[in-house]
Amino acid sequence: LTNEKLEVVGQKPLLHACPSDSILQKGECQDATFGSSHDIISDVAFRSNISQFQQTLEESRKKASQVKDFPWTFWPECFSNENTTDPYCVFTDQSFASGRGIFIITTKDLAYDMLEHDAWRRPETLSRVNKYDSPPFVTHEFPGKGRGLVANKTLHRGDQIFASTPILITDSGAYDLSEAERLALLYRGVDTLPPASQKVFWELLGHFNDDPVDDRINTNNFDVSIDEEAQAAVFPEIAMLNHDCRPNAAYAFDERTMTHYVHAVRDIMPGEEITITYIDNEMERARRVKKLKRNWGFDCSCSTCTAHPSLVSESDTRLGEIAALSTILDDWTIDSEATPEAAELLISLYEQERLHANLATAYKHAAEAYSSFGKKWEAMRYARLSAEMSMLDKGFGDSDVKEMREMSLRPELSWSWKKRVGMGGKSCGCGHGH
Ligand SMILES: C[S@@+](CC[C@H](N)C(=O)[O-])C[C@H]1O[C@@H](n2cnc3c(N)ncnc32)[C@H](O)[C@@H]1O
Repeated sequence: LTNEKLEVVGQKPLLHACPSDSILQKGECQDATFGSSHDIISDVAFRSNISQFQQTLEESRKKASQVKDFPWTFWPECFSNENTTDPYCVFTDQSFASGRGIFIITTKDLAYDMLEHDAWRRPETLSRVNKYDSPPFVTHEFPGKGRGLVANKTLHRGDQIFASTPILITDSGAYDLSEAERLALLYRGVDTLPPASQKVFWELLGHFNDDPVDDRINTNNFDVSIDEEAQAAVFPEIAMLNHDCRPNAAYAFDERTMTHYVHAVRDIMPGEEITITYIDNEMERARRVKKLKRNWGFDCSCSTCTAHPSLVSESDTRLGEIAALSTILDDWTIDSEATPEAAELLISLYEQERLHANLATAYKHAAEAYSSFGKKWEAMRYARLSAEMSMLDKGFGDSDVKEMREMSLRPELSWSWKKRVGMGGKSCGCGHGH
């Protein structure tokens, strides 16, 4: 690791900031005095050209510590050019999540918005995350897959496997910077993490053989939405999970606490590999295989990808039926063919496909279909099932969870209640007059 790290530093693009009391304008460092801590970032010189890296980490740590209530451990490094509306900077908070630390590459506004989340405002909300003393898994080397995680005890549906905060978050907008500038921010970010988090970062796998930092991030990041902006986040421990097209675990990000959760979506026996899906696993086999090869560089060896062609064809047909039934159940026009029976078939198809997490959506369709024909108890049953699975697969704060919880209590108050009763004579024969 140490050698690799040294090599990496050797390749680091040399970028620079002016000394901490000056800014770079038209290629020259000029004197600058900065105002309040909050305004600093927009005032800092946003360098559009690249030269020697003068501002050492220690200088930048010192400067940050001299500003009252400055929320970051280091003075942020920033770049902008004609393509960027706002400068992109690297913001590091070494004390985040009880010293696990984090760096964020984004604009000043988005970085300061993140500080308003509970993860920073109410650090006690993180008291039960990042606990890896006695995890329910062990690391195992799989031929052809690299490392993976294997359950060391029985996990039941809904059991938590991970609750983890990211060590880095990067904004896709930073791609508007030049490659060298963007990489400079990334290297700066890694260099400013606490040593333990730097270590887990460098232990991550990279498979593209391009820049070592970029490669690790591209191989291991999860797309998350923070304040309605798409961001890529790295959770190094969760990144050990391999892909399966029919996974036994699902993940969801809670932006309030900046915590990524992984839960079992079916019972998992000791000795079984714990897997998640990297892609939309409702795509047919050929598209799954292509996407996995293109994005992660491996040949899909899942059972549904390597099965006999007759079985693959059967599976692809079921996936086609799932898509067609979903369209029917989403149709709320007078001509809709949606019935509770159609929703029951959808559930059965997901079960046959072993797409456990995706049942969240099928249960929702069923809850709405029963509700639309005035079938209260069935609507409540499926709303409950959908709320549970949506929490595991979409997150605790997802709108589907709220909607399904409400329907499970009072289906009569839901927007779909008796919507299809008497509609065009196409009902299931179960809703008229109730
Ligand atoms: C996020 S990492 C997963 C952990 C990784 N196996 C390791 O050793 O660190 C993603 C990489 O793992 C490998 N991988 C994940 N799932 C796989 C699978 N089902 N078959 C083969 N390789 C897989 C690929 O190299 C992929 O780029």
